[in-house]
Amino acid sequence: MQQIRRNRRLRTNDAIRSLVRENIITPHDFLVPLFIVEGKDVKEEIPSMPNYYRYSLDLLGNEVKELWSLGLKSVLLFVKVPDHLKDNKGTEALNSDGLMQRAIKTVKEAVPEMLVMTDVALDPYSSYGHDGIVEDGQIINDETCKILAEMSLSHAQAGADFVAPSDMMDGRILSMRELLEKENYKNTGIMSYSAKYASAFYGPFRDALDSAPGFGDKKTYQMDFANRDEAIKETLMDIEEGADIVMVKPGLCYLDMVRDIRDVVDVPVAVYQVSGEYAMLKAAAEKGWLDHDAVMLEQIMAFKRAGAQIIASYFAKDVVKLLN
Ligand SMILES: NCC(=O)CCC(=O)O
Ligand SMILES: [Mg+2]
Repeated sequence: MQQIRRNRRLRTNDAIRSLVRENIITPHDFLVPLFIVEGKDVKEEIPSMPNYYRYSLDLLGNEVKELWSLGLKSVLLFVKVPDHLKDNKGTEALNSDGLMQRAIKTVKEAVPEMLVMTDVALDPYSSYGHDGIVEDGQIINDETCKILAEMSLSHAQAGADFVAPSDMMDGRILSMRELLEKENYKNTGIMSYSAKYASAFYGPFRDALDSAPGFGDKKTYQMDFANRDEAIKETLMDIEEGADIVMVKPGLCYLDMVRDIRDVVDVPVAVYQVSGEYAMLKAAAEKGWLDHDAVMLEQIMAFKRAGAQIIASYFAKDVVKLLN
């Protein structure tokens, strides 16, 4: 039989490939994680995350202005809390003049239109490095939810647009939503880390914030990476409880979950390309074993192809500079 259909016709040159391309990457896809520390004039590189930095508040404004000028309009804030302020209940998290609360104001002063999302979890504030209150070696769920709700309110009062709980306690979305509604923060959104797996890919992040668990691991609250149906259940429950955006984390090893979830939910789906994913590419590129920029773009496109509408990535700035 004479061959009539030839797929290669649509790949003949760059123009036709561009014309038929199914997905594109734009600056609007990204959520930029930012690490913030106390101090003055601090821009310190995180050893396991080359070319990624912790900033003190006086330098944060400039960084945020640069992001805005590149078309990056959303940031996700994380703070590194000094050891002497850590305790079991994360008391410092509720300090209206705490580092997170000041960071929110700093970003909003520098670029009022910047969308500010904040990490809501106890681990950076916990003397145990866990995402909840510890009692007899256990992570206590319901009492933790109450603190997470108060933390969300505190961030909203400081000016956060969205709060992003990364803890995986049961019922925390409902606790947070109810308190925000009651206190009249009706437009403060919740981006839930709804399918967050217990992953070894978070290692460099824990270096960045000095937040590694002091005992045990996080497997009693974060998900077993063998599970697929459970991620759907977690995500649908969070939407019922009031999540505006849901998330899959980590990214590349969990693209199947991004697609599964995108297919069944009616809210935007975010993915978090985590620190270990960033570190792997940086290390391989440093050794000359991978083409950094080409692999970076291929990975980001994989998130879009899988169905992610929001990509939290340490590569955001690099990608956007490359696109320009
Ligand atoms: N809540 C944030 C994390 O747990 C880790 C992110 C990362 O590894 O980049
Ligand atoms: Mg859950």
